[in-house]
Amino acid sequence: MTLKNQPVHGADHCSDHGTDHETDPGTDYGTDLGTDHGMHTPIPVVVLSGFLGSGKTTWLAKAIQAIQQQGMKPAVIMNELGEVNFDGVILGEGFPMEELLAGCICCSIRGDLGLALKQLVEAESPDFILIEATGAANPAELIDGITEASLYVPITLCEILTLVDSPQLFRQIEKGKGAAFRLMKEQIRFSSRLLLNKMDLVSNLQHEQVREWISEVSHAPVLETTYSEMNMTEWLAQMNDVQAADSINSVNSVNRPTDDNAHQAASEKLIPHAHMMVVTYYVKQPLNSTKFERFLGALPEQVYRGKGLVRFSDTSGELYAFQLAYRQTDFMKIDPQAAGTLSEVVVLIGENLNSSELIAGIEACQEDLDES
Ligand SMILES: Nc1nc2c(ncn2[C@@H]2O[C@H](COP(=O)(O)OP(=O)(O)OP(=O)(O)O)[C@@H](O)[C@H]2O)c(=O)[nH]1
Repeated sequence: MTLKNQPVHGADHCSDHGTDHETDPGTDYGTDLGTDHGMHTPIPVVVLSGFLGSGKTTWLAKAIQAIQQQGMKPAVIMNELGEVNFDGVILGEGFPMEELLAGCICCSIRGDLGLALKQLVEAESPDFILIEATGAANPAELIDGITEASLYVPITLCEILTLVDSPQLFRQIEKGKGAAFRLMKEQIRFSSRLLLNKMDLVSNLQHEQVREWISEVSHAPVLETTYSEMNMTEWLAQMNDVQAADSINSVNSVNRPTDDNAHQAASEKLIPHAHMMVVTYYVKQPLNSTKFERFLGALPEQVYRGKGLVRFSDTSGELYAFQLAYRQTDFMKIDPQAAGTLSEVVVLIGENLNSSELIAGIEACQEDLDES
C-alpha cells in the first residue's frame, strides 16, 4: 500500500508571488524563440477558473464537443493539485491534452504552463485552447502566465470563465471570512464571465443573496446554470468576436478590478491556498461501498473536494469513479480501458487536513485487509 500526503504549497511558494511578475528563471522555452506573431492568426485561449468541484470539467466536456461540432480542433491543458488526472478519464480521448500535475499553475508550476502552451501549439496546431486551472488557482496569476507565453507562441487570451459553486458560495458569504472565501472572491473578481452553477442546489432566497453579493464584487456577465449547461454556439461566436478584437488587452482592462493597485493588493494577500493540502491514498483492496459512502458523508467540512477510482467488494468488483463536492457524492461506473494505467486511488483536497485520520478512515473501508 502506498501512502502519499502531499502539501501543495507552503507559505514559501506563495511568498514568491511578488508584484513584479518576472519570467520564472527556470522556464526554458527552447532556442527558437521570437516567433513572428504577425504571420499567424492567434489561437484563442480560454481559462476555466472556479473553486474546487464547481463544475469546470462538466463545462469542459460540453465545450470540447461544441468546438469539435464546429469542425475545429480543441486542445486542453488540465492542471491538478494532486498527482493523478481523473478528469482525463471523464473527458475521454480524441483531442490533444497536456497534464500539469502535482502543483498549481498559478504559482508552483507557472513556468510549466508556458512550456505546455508552446508544445501544444507547435505539435498540434489547435484551433482553440482550453485551460482548466485547479480549483485553488488565482486567475490573476494565470493572466500573467499566459500573457508571458503569448510572447513566444501565437495565442490570445479570450476569456477567463469562472464557475461558481452557488451553494458553496452562499455558505462562504454567510461565514464571511476564511481562505476559501477570499479565494472564491478573487476568482470572481478576475473573471470575464461568471457561470453561477449548481442552481438546482440553492433556494430562491439563497439565489437572491448570492446574486446581490456578486453584483458588488464583479461587473462580469452572469449566466445561471445547472450542470454547466449553456448555449455553446452563442458563446463560441462571442469568442470569435473577442479574438478578432485583439483580446488580451480587452480582457485585462475589462476584468481586472478598476483601481490601479488592485492587482498588487491581490498578489500581496495571495495566501489563500497556502494551507490547501492533497491527501492521496492508493487503495489495494476493494472497499465496502456502504462504509465508504458513510465515510465520505462524515468527512469534516474543510475537505472541499474528493475524487478517485475505487472498486467495491460488494458490487462484483467493477471500477467506479467517485466525486465529492460540497457534500454531494456521485459514483460513475468506468470502463477499465478508459481508466488506462490509473491505479485505484482516493484523493481528498482541503484545508488543514488531518491526513492520518483521513487515511485511517479510508483503511477502515477496505475489506480483507490482512488476507492479501
Ligand atoms: N447537483 C449538481 N451537481 C453538479 C452540477 N455541476 C456539476 N456537478 C457535479 O459536481 C461534481 C464536480 O464537478 P466537476 O465538473 O468535476 O467540478 P470541477 O470544478 O472540475 O472540480 P475540480 O477540477 O476538482 O476543481 C461532479 O460530481 C458533477 O457531476 C450542478 O449544476 N448541479
